[in-house]
Amino acid sequence: MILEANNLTKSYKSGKAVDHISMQLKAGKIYGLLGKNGAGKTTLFKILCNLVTPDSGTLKIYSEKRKSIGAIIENPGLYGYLNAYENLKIFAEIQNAPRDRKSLQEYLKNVGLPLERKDAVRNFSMGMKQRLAIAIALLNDPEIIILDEPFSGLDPTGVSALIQLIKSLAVQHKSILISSHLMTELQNCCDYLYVIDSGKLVNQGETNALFNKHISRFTIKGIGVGQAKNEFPNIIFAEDHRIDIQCNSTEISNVLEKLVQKGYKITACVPQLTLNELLSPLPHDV
Ligand SMILES: Nc1ncnc2c1ncn2[C@@H]1O[C@H](COP(=O)(O)OP(=O)(O)OP(=O)(O)O)[C@@H](O)[C@H]1O
Repeated sequence: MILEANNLTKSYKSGKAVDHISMQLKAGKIYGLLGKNGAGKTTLFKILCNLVTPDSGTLKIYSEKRKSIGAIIENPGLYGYLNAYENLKIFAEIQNAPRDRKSLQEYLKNVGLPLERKDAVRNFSMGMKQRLAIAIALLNDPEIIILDEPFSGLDPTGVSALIQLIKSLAVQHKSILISSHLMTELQNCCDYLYVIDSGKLVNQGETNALFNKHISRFTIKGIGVGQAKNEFPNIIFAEDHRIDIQCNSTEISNVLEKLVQKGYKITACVPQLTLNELLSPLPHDV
């Protein structure tokens, strides 16, 4: 274990922003913190980075390093009129990190920024700015990387490129914690999810297991499959080539088998899950 937080709590005049949150992070794993706007994600990250003092609770980081956490919180704060190399150099000076040309170029290469881009970062795409911010977070080689809403403003190509980069950091044994309100992005990226609502952890678990446990609806597409609506009592929506059916992850293969037996050609089966469902623990979890 590299980080252990126990019962962290922080209140503002408006109420409890972080309410008895506990979490454990391990090396080489990617963790997601999923929650709506205002759920308390940034406040928790600020506590983990020692930028905000909690009212109560404990935080232990098992690291010998001078800088154990590299973080991007709220926005990267880059110097728009400087190029990527110059930005990295300034932050390396501030953080007293190695700033010889070779080391800095290595950081840029590690995050996939082309060394030949010499123009000011204000011209960079959102995805390139995120990469540069991650290079800055990686200065001094911290064991933990914290990224606050790294997917916001990225298009689907940018999102999948960033996910690849984050996964490559986990292969380098970093422990990575990412906040987002976007379920699909976290599902594609994270080994483990913490779900937060009004400052409280309301759900957590291995990503796939957590999603599977909460899925109770599927959209099935196939030629003429809408005609099956009278054959399954749990179909909640039907049109020509689509049905929505209420069932869980263990029942769906049975449903698909029956549809195929009846001669329907199934072209897609997509689980449907909303953040609200993850925010409500299942009755037997309470
Ligand atoms: N410095 C502060 N002073 C007063 N209230 C604050 C402060 N920082 C955060 N809060 C409040 O704490 C709650 C949690 O805010 P926080 O920014 O941590 O949520 P968040 O999940 O990161 O939201 P978002 O996704 O919108 O960034 C909100 O009600 C917010 O208004």
